[in-house]
Amino acid sequence: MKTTGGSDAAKRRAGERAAEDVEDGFVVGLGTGSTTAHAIEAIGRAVDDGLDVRGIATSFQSRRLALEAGIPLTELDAVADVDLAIDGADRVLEGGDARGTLIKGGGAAHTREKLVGESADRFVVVADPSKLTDRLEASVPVAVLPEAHTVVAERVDELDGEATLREAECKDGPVVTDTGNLVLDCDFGPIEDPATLATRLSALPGVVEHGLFVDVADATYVGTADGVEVRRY
Ligand SMILES: O=C[C@H](O)[C@H](O)[C@H](O)COP(=O)(O)O
Repeated sequence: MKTTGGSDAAKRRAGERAAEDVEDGFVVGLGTGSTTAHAIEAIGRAVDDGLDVRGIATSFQSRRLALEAGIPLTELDAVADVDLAIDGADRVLEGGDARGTLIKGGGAAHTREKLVGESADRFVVVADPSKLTDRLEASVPVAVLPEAHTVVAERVDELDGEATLREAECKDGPVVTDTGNLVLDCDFGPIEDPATLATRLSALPGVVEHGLFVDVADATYVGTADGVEVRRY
């Protein structure tokens, strides 16, 4: 699993709190990453105790964790509704009108994560305090068609950003996502207007999905040293 900063105990508290929101009969979007992994494990324990749920994996990783945890899986195109999606984030914006705006995709899973999160009746973010920020300054992961990476990088430059093709750590060449795309990590400096940037990135030819999530989250559960703080939007 990709390692990220933050306390694992705090991630566990957030993940386990989100798992408590899963009700009998729910279809649940299972996000990706080290924080959501705790939610998946907790849902698996509830399934062992008789909870009837079906999960929708957002990545190979979450599919594998769900199978290990004994969570029955389905697919997005096989269900009428997704009741709840639980997912982590690399940055969670706090304050102002843009509360709950996220940057995701540190694990290159944001394409399916956004699809499942946007499809859900409720989208709960699980995070440790290291993810919270009152100013978005992190790079935005942008998944692109492989043949489009140079064209998109030029367009990102025209948007005053700097795109870097994400390189794999354990293979020669770039990261290839679960959906067969490459990832450009795009540095725009401080992002003052996430909604406008999100719209501009979505409009670029060759872009499959970007990791700016604007107005998607309904709540963030922040694991702390001794509990969970809940932000609702
Ligand atoms: O692509 C990966 C996802 O967007 C993750 O949800 C995000 O990177 C957070 O992961 P973690 O909980 O491991 O920090």
